Amino acid sequence: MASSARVDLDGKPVRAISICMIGAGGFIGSHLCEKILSETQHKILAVDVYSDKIKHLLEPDGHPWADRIQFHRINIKHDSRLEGLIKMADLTINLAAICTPADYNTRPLDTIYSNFIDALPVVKYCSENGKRLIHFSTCEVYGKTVGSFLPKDSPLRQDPSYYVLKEDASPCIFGAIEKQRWSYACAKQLIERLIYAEGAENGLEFTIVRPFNWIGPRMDFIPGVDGPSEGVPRVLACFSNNLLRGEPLKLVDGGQSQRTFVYIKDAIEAILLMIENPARANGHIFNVGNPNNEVTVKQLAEIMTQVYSKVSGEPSLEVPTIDVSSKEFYGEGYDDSDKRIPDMTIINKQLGWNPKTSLWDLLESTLTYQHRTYAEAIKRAVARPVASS
Ligand SMILES: NC(=O)c1ccc[n+]([C@@H]2O[C@H](COP(=O)([O-])OP(=O)(O)OC[C@H]3O[C@@H](n4cnc5c(N)ncnc54)[C@H](O)[C@@H]3O)[C@@H](O)[C@H]2O)c1
Ligand SMILES: O=c1ccn([C@@H]2O[C@H](COP(=O)(O)OP(=O)(O)O[C@H]3OC[C@](O)(CO)[C@H]3O)[C@@H](O)[C@H]2O)c(=O)[nH]1
Repeated sequence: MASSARVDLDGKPVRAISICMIGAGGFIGSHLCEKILSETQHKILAVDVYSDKIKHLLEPDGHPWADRIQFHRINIKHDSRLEGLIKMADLTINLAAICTPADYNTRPLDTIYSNFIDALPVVKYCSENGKRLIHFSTCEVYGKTVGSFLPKDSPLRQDPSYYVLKEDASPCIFGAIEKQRWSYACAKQLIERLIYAEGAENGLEFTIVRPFNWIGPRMDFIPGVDGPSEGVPRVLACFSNNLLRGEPLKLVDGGQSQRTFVYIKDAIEAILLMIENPARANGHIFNVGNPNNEVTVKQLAEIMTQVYSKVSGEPSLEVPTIDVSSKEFYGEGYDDSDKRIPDMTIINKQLGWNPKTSLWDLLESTLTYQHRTYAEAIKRAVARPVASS
């Protein structure tokens, strides 16, 4: 239930504000809208080209928050209404982006335009109108770890200073230009630099968020059910799709890359702290992840297979995974981050935030959702006779 007497981390009352949330209809946006509407009195001007993931929040009646969210179907590439919405709000949160790796090397122009060019007016309008901005960047700005360039048997690879990623110290290490995978990371890095410079030269009040593989319900789509059959979503949805269809999970280049996964509901708590504690969040770049949930992609596939069997009651496949080359899976120009462990010093010091949910628990609640939401639809799709030509 929304509380009218919220206090910030310094014990001061939090004033209800108006938030222009761009990309509100996506995975993170949908969870952020739910949290803000159910636990605070803030108002949301929700901007997106899609609203399916927030339609349960937009029904005119039946919710105590009905008058606190307004949906604006706007493509920020070309819509003059954007500046007016930013001017009306106290805070803008920009989530809009192309952010699925399958696009980075196959649609590099769209990727660069979406992550850099389309974000420029948002930064400009915030700066010119004296409005606060929380901008979503990515852990991909770190690229590869320093340690990945050491010989495989070097003992230095075990030294955290060669792989733990620190906002104010780690370099950004990308591959060659022909490795177009890095188009996204590079565009995100440049918009971070621009926002930082607007802060330094023009006094823009900003916070930059670097999410480390947030996962949970409503992430991406299941190909052939609520997204294109040939589409390639991020790994959670790829593996969920394989499990739902009873197919082996595809391990790109053997699944040796490592990731740390954080539960979306934990991560959203961090964003609410940023929203309600501007004095502690402004001018900072924050890693938001769970360093305790590190696995290789192969281990992720094994755990998801076990968890799915538990929540669906279906036995696991005898051969649960198959290897596939990155060229076959993603096409020319793919490359990968080897390891992503967030340093948590800054977010801990400024906001006292820590993630809580273990990988097993977050996969159990997420795969329960996937099974409940998609299993029947997939059964129907598989049973449907193929139309004869
Ligand atoms: N989910 C993660 O773990 C993760 C990790 C790193 C970075 N991020 C960043 O967080 C942000 C949100 O990610 P997400 O996982 O929710 O992705 P998402 O694709 O689910 O959400 C992005 C939303 O932006 C909207 N959008 C894109 N271009 C738009 C435009 N021109 N006009 C209006 N709306 C537009 C999309 O329709 C979508 O609803 C992105 O900036 C992404 O780069 C997310
Ligand atoms: O079927 C599959 C799909 C993927 N992989 C491998 O899994 C690793 C993680 O892939 P994914 O979650 O799709 O994306 P990344 O972690 O590489 O990149 C994201 O990180 C944050 C963000 O910025 C936004 O979410 C995005 O760029 C990877 O190694 C794939 O190769 C697989 O083996 N099988």
